[in-house]
Amino acid sequence: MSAQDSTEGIVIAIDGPSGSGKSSTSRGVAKARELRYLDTGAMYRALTWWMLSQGVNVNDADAVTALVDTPVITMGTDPGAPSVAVDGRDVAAEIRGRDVTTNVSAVSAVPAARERLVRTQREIIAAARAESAGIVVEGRDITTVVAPDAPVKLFLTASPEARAQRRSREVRSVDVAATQADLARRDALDSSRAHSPLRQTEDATELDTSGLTLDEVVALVVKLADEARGH
Ligand SMILES: Nc1ncnc2c1ncn2[C@@H]1O[C@H](COP(=O)(O)OP(=O)(O)O)[C@@H](O)[C@H]1O
Ligand SMILES: Nc1ccn([C@H]2C[C@H](O)[C@@H](COP(=O)(O)OP(=O)(O)O)O2)c(=O)n1
Repeated sequence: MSAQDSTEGIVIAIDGPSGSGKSSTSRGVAKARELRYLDTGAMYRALTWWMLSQGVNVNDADAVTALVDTPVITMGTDPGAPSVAVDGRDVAAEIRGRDVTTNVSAVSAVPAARERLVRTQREIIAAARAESAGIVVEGRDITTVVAPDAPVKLFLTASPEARAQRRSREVRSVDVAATQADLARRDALDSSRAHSPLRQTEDATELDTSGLTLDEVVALVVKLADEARGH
């Protein structure tokens, strides 16, 4: 069945760099329209957390590849209470730590890691479409690789300053310049890798969220979703 088959739930695909508003927008839209929600970045973070917990050198692609299928990663897709577990352990807090944030781009650059997680993401999407009104999926390669046929495709952006301000507020850091440098480093790695880099395509609607409130962005995306569903 095609992505637009009316008997199946809708897919809303959202990509963009860190701090552009993907997670909060996606959750807001999913809550507003009773859709499921999938944070694919949390999956790359969970895999990275597990690799680090096993002492794997994440800069060694062969070492990562050898173990990529070992951990069981389970995602909860309720937008009101999304969850992520590795081998049954809730790792929601651990995956936001500095160690994981520093190393996640290295793991995400390993083709076998991407193949494994994209497969799981497509299974989650298929289940959500069969069982619910649909799903909002956010990450770096959702509009290009994971769900290129999605009827709603968005690329969120925001100025580097706005993104750094938002992230700093979140982690209660006063060092906005350091946060901005960290985001720039991860942007560069995520956009320059050979496999499925963060890439803006013409068929995705660009939404610059710098001067918009979260509620305004959610309302815009809900409108696009309603139009796509013919409501
Ligand atoms: N349009 C917006 N205006 C102001 N703050 C926002 C906006 N969108 C998101 N935020 C805030 O910015 C931070 C980062 O947003 P998040 O959704 O986690 O971005 P991403 O998933 O792209 O990294 C969060 O604290 C969120 O509440
Ligand atoms: N679909 C995806 C999602 C995330 N990634 C990688 C690239 C990102 O730096 C990390 C973490 O993603 P995440 O969305 O949690 O990052 P931020 O919350 O925006 O800081 O994972 C990816 O390669 N592909």
